[in-house]
Amino acid sequence: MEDHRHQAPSTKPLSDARSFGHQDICKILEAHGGIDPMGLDSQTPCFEIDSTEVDMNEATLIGEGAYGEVYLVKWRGTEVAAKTIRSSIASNKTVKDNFLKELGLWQKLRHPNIVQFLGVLKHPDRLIFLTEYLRNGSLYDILRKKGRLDPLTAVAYALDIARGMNYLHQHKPHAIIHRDLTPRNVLQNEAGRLKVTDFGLSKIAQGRDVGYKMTGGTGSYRYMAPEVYRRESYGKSVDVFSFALIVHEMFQGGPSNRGEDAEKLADKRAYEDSRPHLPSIVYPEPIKKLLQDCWHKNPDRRPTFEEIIMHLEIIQEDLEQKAMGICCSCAIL
Ligand SMILES: Nc1ncnc2c1ncn2[C@@H]1O[C@H](COP(=O)(O)OP(=O)(O)OP(=O)(O)O)[C@@H](O)[C@H]1O
Repeated sequence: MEDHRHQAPSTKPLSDARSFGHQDICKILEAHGGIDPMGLDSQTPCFEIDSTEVDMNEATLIGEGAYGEVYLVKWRGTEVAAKTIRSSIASNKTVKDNFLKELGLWQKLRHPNIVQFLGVLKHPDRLIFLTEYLRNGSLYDILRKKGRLDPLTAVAYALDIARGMNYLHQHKPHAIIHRDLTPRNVLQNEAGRLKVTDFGLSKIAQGRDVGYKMTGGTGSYRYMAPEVYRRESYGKSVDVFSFALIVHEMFQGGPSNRGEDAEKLADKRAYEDSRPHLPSIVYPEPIKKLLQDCWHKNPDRRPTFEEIIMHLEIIQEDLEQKAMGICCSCAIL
């Protein structure tokens, strides 16, 4: 979940050994007084909720994803989401420990555009965690229902996602990379605000967290940055690439090349620089430019989320002024 790319490796061997899962080396370093500054984060236990506080027999199934089923349950009088993790994932001790480590980090995050983590259910043989419940479902569901969004709504949604992602990327002491930013991992609350969820979990579920050279295979092919597909080392800007494809879908009303096999699509993006079309009739010029920058083949040329927010705020103001201008001239007529 953390961006280790730009750290000086020699200053914190225990942190590095732990993040790469080298348990034996950790033991040796600990025995010789090794200190793990990052471990302060990763070793904080998850807030545990007694399983008697949630009646899973009364749970309503809301969906199913790669890790398991998601239920609507009541906890202390409040509706919350319970995410169950498949036993094939949870029964592997290393995978389970890594999962809990990621959840331990998630529980410390607080931002209006990040789904709030609530705690882990204390269960002897199951791994279930609670998050806030977002009644309106995912951006994927919204786009399927509504189709193309009007530009002002699309820009407001893009700003919500960018602010949540900027919070993750500016996390201290290490940036949090989502790695699987897709419309299914963006949820909407009753007030219409979008929140990002499930960051960092994809690499664990697939058991491919191998450190600096992080591999392809994490995340969804349709939104995957070329460097991830090519299994090169990568950094935060992989999320900027995925973000661009999501924004593209909001203006278009769904994924481009819907019928095409997602892996083939990722292959063409990685090796032929193929990108979705941006017809001027659908995409305002500044949005076109922003998307082209965000899905640039050179990861270093992609803007940061902080820069994206600044651009989007200007675009939003411009669109609002245009909308007001149209309304004013209507009033005069
Ligand atoms: N906190 C939540 N509140 C409301 N609905 C949720 C919540 N979390 C997940 N869901 C719903 O449950 C479904 C399954 O979610 P889950 O995160 O397990 O998988 P996914 O994101 O759809 O797919 P994948 O696991 O492949 O990323 C989603 O379609 C989403 O609509």
